[in-house]
Amino acid sequence: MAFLQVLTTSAAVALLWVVAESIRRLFFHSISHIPGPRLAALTWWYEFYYDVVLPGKYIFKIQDLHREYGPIIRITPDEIHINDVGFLDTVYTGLRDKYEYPLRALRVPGGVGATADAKLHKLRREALVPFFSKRNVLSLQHLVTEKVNQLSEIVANHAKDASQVNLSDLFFAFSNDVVTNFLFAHKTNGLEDEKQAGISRNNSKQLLLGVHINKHFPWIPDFLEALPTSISRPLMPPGLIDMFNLFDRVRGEISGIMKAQSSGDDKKSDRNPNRKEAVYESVLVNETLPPQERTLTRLEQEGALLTLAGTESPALSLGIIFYHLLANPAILNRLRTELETVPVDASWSQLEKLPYLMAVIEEGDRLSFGVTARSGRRAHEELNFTPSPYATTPGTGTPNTEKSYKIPARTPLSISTLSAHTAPSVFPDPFTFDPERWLGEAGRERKRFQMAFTKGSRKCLGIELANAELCLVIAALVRSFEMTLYETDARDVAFEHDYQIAMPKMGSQGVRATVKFRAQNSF
Ligand code: HEM
Repeated sequence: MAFLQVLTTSAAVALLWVVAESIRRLFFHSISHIPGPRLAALTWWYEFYYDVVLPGKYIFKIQDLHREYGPIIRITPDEIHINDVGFLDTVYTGLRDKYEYPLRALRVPGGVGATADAKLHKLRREALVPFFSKRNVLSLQHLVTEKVNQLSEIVANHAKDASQVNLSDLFFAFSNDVVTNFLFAHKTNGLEDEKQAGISRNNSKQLLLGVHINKHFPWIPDFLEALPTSISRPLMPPGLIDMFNLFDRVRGEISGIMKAQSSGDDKKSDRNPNRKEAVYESVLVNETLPPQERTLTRLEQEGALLTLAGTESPALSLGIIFYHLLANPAILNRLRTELETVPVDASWSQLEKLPYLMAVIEEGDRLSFGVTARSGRRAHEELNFTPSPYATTPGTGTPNTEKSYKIPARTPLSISTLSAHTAPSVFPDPFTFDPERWLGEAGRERKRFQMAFTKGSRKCLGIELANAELCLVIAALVRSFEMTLYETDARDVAFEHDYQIAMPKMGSQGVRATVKFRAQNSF
């Protein structure tokens, strides 16, 4: 009887809380004046439905909502989305914290990219900046060319025996090898086994398929990780196990550096026969970083996120670029003509001066949509949004496009890359691969709307490395091989699902091609 009473009272209290909280969210919340669907303002289950059930579709639904409600909308109880590239600088530059809620998806709070607080982020980022400088990438360019040569040899073997090649698998292994060898003293050679490359790419994809669950129900992965390894490992997706293996390798490397530094013996040659400085060498001795920033756990997470960031995005851009080059012979031929103006073994510095090659890369990055998840920012000051001339999706119902809206300080705010890269005022015919749009004065002007690497203080740290990789791979493969798409269509590279990065149609096997040598090949 007493139990029944407790149950009834608890249910009544819970109901009362739900009613009171719903009234608060709808009528008394600091952003209740922002237009949008009532259900999205009321509950995160609205987002959950499009993120998890459909899945990975909320980012597309948001664009539909803009067509209905105008350029500024409330997309969850706490969050605003803006569909106006004229407001990009206001959202992404200046002192901005990241919004903590979506960062849960990645589960690596120690990584610079997953750091919410702007001041802590600045500290962490400054420790890494010298390592990612153009100068350092130039000095380590041989690590990239070594892998480009290996990649070219694998493709040449396919040309010799007239077999198909899965370019997406190879690009994944390539960028994973490059970023690992660039960051750490230990080396990987994922390219040596094509079959394993396919398995690793798929594992990484499985890991990313978990991001929405991690965000909506962080207690599920917390619970899994708290279980004894013998129970949890069989339940985990293989991508997570790959991630743990990476943690182990990174931990071993950091411990070695720590030991050597504390014993005063930091002769790199003893522990690192490659005489290659690891990203941690300078971080560990960086006195501006407090001791808690130099712990094993923090640095392990940093290393894991750097590896993930440096693997998926360049591989994706390369896959997209090769699909469009092979599907558009006129673009391919124009690129080849330009590449013939530089030596066969042109360096990155020579290649990055070629305007058409750079336009092809710029367009591939645009259609990769960079990080597709909403990368929410919180301004420390109140903002005021008035639609700019770039806001081209006026509401169909209420005439709210001319109206200004106050955005309270610390309100999570974003403009997704889908919204920015398909803004008709800047990118007409947005889903067409058209490098031309990046040429000349108009092309230069357009660059301020390129959000593949985002902008402001949180801009990608790996831009130089990514550009070196893309230039060298495209030049090598385009010059040496004639490829024809094999059972690959536009949906194999289209942005169909948002899982932090763009995913194509479910079940896609990636970009596949048959290969022949070109007449003037160097093999
Ligand atoms: C085409 C290739 C790449 C693209 C499109 C890309 C895109 C991005 C984007 C959009 C962000 C911002 C994420 C956010 O605000 O939530 C970012 C951050 C970052 N990227 Fe990349 N990335 C690429 C390659 C790389 C490479 C090769 C590395 C090397 C490790 C790298 C390392 C990083 C790091 C460390 C951050 C965090 C920066 C910070 O928070 O201060 N990226 N990247």
